[in-house]
Amino acid sequence: MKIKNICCIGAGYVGGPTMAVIAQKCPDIRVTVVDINENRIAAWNDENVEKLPVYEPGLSDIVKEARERNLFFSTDVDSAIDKADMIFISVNTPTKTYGIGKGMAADLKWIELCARQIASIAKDDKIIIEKSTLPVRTAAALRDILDNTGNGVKYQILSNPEFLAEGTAVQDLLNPDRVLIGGDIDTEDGLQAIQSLSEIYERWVPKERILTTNVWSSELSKLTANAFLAQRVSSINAMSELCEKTGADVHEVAQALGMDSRIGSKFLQSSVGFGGSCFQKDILNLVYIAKSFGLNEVADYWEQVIIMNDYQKRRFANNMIQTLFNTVSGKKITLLGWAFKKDTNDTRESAAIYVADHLLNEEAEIVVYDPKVETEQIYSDLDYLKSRSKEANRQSLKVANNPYEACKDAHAIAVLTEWEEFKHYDWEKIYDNMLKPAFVFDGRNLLNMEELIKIGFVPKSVGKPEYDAKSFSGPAIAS
Ligand SMILES: NC(=O)C1=CN([C@@H]2O[C@H](COP(=O)(O)OP(=O)(O)OC[C@H]3O[C@@H](n4cnc5c(N)ncnc54)[C@H](O)[C@@H]3O)[C@@H](O)[C@H]2O)C=CC1
Ligand SMILES: O=C(O)[C@H]1O[C@H](OP(=O)(O)OP(=O)(O)OC[C@H]2O[C@@H](n3ccc(=O)[nH]c3=O)[C@H](O)[C@@H]2O)[C@H](O)[C@@H](O)[C@@H]1O
Repeated sequence: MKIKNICCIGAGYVGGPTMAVIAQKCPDIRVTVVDINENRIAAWNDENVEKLPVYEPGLSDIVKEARERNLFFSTDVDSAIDKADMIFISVNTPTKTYGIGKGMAADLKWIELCARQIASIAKDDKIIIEKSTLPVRTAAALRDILDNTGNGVKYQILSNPEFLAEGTAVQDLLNPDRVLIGGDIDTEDGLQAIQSLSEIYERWVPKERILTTNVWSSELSKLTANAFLAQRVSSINAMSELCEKTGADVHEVAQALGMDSRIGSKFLQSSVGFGGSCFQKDILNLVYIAKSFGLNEVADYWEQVIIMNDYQKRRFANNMIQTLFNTVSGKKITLLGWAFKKDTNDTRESAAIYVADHLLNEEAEIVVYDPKVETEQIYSDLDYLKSRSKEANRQSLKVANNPYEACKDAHAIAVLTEWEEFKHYDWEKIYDNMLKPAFVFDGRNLLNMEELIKIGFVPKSVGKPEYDAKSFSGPAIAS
């Protein structure tokens, strides 16, 4: 079936960029991205493309090219569903915050709402595509809802998980390692639906990178990929603490590991801990699914990735407190970076939120500077934790719009996001205006330690020896 009209429900970090790229590559297909969030849609339609709700390098140019040509953003969900022959569901699937599975299972209420809305509106056959990350076997629930309307409309349900990473979304979409399409490979209609979707990607993705599987493999592969990626970060972070104790340097260890082609060099950057909207939620979801099948050992194995990550964030904050002579009460501490990684304005589950919360519990006076994150977002992230009143958060944490102002008179600076610009600051100037000893805690191993030491800073980074490794001093082998 030749697709002419696509609707995507959900204009977020995935729906927006993914559809912008499809629209750019397929000018003959009309792509309408719909959302119930009016502000978000208004921002996608803003004349000034700098105001798009999602910041991603390269995205504004693509939106500029395709918007109003064959890419549309709208709040009219019903009409877009009605006209589409292919519907992507790209709504949020966060961890449940209530009821059975609270704190672990994925909350599928938005997915179900989409399915019910499609069922009530559709008058002709449609291909429904799961773009959101979903628990394995969700397609069965979607089918149940869609097939029981009695109006004779036929649906094909495909799973087409998205593997883009924020900050590199456009590059990832233009040049994906693979595109995964799960469908009903045992029926002619199923194969045709897979073919229709595959033809869209084939406009710019080499065919050999388009992988077709059954629906369940596709759904589970997405959760598994995120679990494996997060596991690598937790693994190297676990080693970072051992490095600090033994004189090994985690950067050198990662390099040595990465040169083994079986291990590979990516995702071995130790840090203050991983963040982002998906790693934690998807692993918790995996743990929940495993437990629901009674697979407790499988569940425990994956849960450890989260336990390690929580520990790493706590450990980083505690190390700051200890180094600052065991108290940060009343001390100005500057946090450089609030986003969960560079080149995005997304702060969901960012390590910075937890480090800040920990330091605020110890009565620190915090100043945050992030080049892309809005002030209100920072406060709303903190308020969400409910650790203290909104007023207290605003009193003890200030947001600066100039990094030098942010660092002035600080007892310590913590680098929590690896923004490129942090490397190029005038660190001498920052040093001159700080209290001494001038501590820098580099949670991303971003800055040039030797230079900082030369200036006079006392820098601390993750996974670097606590004492002079070359001197062979320090602890003996544990026996
Ligand atoms: N953020 C990322 O980098 C990636 C996310 N994913 C997955 O993609 C899905 C979406 O993630 P994001 O785009 O980050 O979420 P998001 O929260 O940025 O966007 C979801 C959008 O869906 C809208 N929405 C919810 N219910 C709706 C309904 N019934 N009708 C119309 N609009 C509705 C919300 O208003 C929101 O704007 C999630 O399942 C996530 O796990 C997958 C790969 C990467
Ligand atoms: O499902 C999703 O949402 C996406 O989740 C991740 O993408 P994302 O969270 O956007 O960003 P990553 O680059 O994976 O980084 C996640 C976190 O891990 C941290 N990280 C990453 C790599 C590393 O070596 N060390 C490290 O601490 C990052 O700083 C960040 O906080 C996956 O990389 C994507 O493939 C997936 O589509």
